[in-house]
Amino acid sequence: MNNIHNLGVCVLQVFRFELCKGCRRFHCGRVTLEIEGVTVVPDFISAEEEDQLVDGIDQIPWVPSQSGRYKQDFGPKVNFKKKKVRCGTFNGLPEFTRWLVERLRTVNPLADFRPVELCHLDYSPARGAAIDPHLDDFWLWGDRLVTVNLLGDTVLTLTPVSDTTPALNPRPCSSIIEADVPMPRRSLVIISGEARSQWYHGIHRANITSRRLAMTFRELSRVFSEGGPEENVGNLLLEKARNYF
Ligand SMILES: O=C(O)CCC(=O)C(=O)O
Ligand SMILES: [Fe+2]
Repeated sequence: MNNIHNLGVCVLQVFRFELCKGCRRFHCGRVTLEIEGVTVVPDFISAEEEDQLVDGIDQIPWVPSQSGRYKQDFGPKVNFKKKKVRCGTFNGLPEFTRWLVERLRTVNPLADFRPVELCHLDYSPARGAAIDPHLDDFWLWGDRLVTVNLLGDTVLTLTPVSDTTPALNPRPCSSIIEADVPMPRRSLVIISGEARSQWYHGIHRANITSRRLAMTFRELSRVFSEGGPEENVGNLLLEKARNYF
């Protein structure tokens, strides 16, 4: 079994599960999968609002990131390995996102959502942009990962963490099960709970067919919230995030 993987060739068939809008479960043929914690809100913003956001975003310089992506980051500087957070340069979120943050709280599961980071990612097919399957950090970031999708449709692919025992699956990107979450242009997608902790998420290169921008908002974990050991740092971040520049 190990030798097969050493060849670097994927010999496993992928069973692709599609999210059903009606029952909100994932289907592959007659097999059904339930993944708690996936919310898709289509048409969360209008075409005019999307134009406005893209104009604002494109006035800010982009920084090259991994896998052909470009990035803009508004939040603390974090070293996740060393568990160090620096709040010094964090100056709040861009003014043109103020109304969007307020609108997020009108969605039922986000009534108490207080983002302390906003990350913009730019994906373009010309650069072969993608994002490998990964888990977002749990130490600093809280349960809800909230993304507003701009300019292009794409698909967020979930692969199970439990399916990655070395013998069966040495790398998350060769999972035999993939669950596809549609991310339509102008939609809001929330990943939390089981989907956040038990499933890697990523975007295949093949699912970037035109320029796409993602605005991802993150909240504080319990460690940085009231009663947690890093509450003071958390409070400072919340205060800074209340500012718009
Ligand atoms: O582009 C996306 O929607 C996903 C981004 C993501 O997973 C991340 O920034 O951690
Ligand atoms: Fe992520």
